[in-house]
Amino acid sequence: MNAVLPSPEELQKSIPVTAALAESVAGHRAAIAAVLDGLDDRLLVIAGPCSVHDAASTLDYARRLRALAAEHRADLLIVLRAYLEKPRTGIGWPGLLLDPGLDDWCCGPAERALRPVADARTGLPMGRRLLAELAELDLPLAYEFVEPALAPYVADLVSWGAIGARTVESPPHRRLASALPMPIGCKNRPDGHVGAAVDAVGVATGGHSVVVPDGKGRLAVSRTGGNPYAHVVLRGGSHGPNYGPHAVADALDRLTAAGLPARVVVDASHGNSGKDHTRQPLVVESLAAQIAAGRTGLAGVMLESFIHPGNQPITPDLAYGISVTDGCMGLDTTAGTLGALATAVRARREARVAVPT
Ligand SMILES: O=C[C@H](O)[C@H](O)COP(=O)(O)O
Ligand SMILES: C=C(OP(=O)(O)O)C(=O)O
Repeated sequence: MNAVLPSPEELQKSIPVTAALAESVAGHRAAIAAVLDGLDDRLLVIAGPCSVHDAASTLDYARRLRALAAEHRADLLIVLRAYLEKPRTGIGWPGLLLDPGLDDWCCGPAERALRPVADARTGLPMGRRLLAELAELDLPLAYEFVEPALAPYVADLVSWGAIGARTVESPPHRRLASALPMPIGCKNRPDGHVGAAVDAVGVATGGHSVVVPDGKGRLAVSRTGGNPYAHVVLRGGSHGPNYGPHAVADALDRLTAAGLPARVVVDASHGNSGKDHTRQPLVVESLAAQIAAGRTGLAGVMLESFIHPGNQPITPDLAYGISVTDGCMGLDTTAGTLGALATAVRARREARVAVPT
């Protein structure tokens, strides 16, 4: 059975972006680009839950993150992870946009049969409304574009985008990155292969013919201008982490050799933490040391963080503020890691000022 979705224009009309909000998103994108270019010496920090599964806890987290962003404004440019789609290794919950009720993953077949099933017809408006509310808090939003056909429904609210480890070799995702109007991070492959991410950045930087739905929902082909702010995200992999000084230098060298800007974001979670949220602060410790030692090109850090630490299986009775996908750091630990990163940025700044010209 098919379920017909509204067109992007219909959804945008029912959940509009005001001129003021569009201006705020454009400002956030430009600010992120300036950090990636090294014109702004702050550190980009993309922090937030692995996945968004309900509006209340996400808004609660966002308000608390906004306070931390204001506290560290001079040193860190903090972006909220607002991931409504999840790429899965195997079968698993695909995220709020496609399954907002978490119905297909909550319980056994008997209980499932009794639950009202919500799907993308509910998830799209729910997700877009939530992104608009989050963006109204004046926080830049990060989003992983998993399903290219859904990008036109949300992209106008996103300030930083990701092409994930599982899709980084997919030509449609690389071409989508070249069409998107915000900086895009391309992650290394799940096995740790960084060359695929460098290739993705190369493709995203160029112009291509991209097939995506137009405003009316019809498939359309458009010519892209290329994304000048595509960059690599090091997320470690099944063969081990890649956040240490040698791995970071190696990635920067590969980018330079490919004729691309030498800048990376490092993800403290996923393959770099072995998906153990208690290890994220150790990764941050190493990154902070590299930054304090003057490492240029290390433009940003990604953290998986939510109100409370850890994660929980999807059941009908979810605990508040705990991830339903990868384990996250709690807010207290997150606050400590942000403080450490801000201190490192100040040390890097002071060392630069002290260098005689
Ligand atoms: O970031 C979240 C997960 O790592 C990603 O969606 C894959 O999760 P899975 O391996 O549990 O499917
Ligand atoms: C799925 C994610 O990461 P990765 O693609 O690195 O596994 C994520 O950041 O949510």
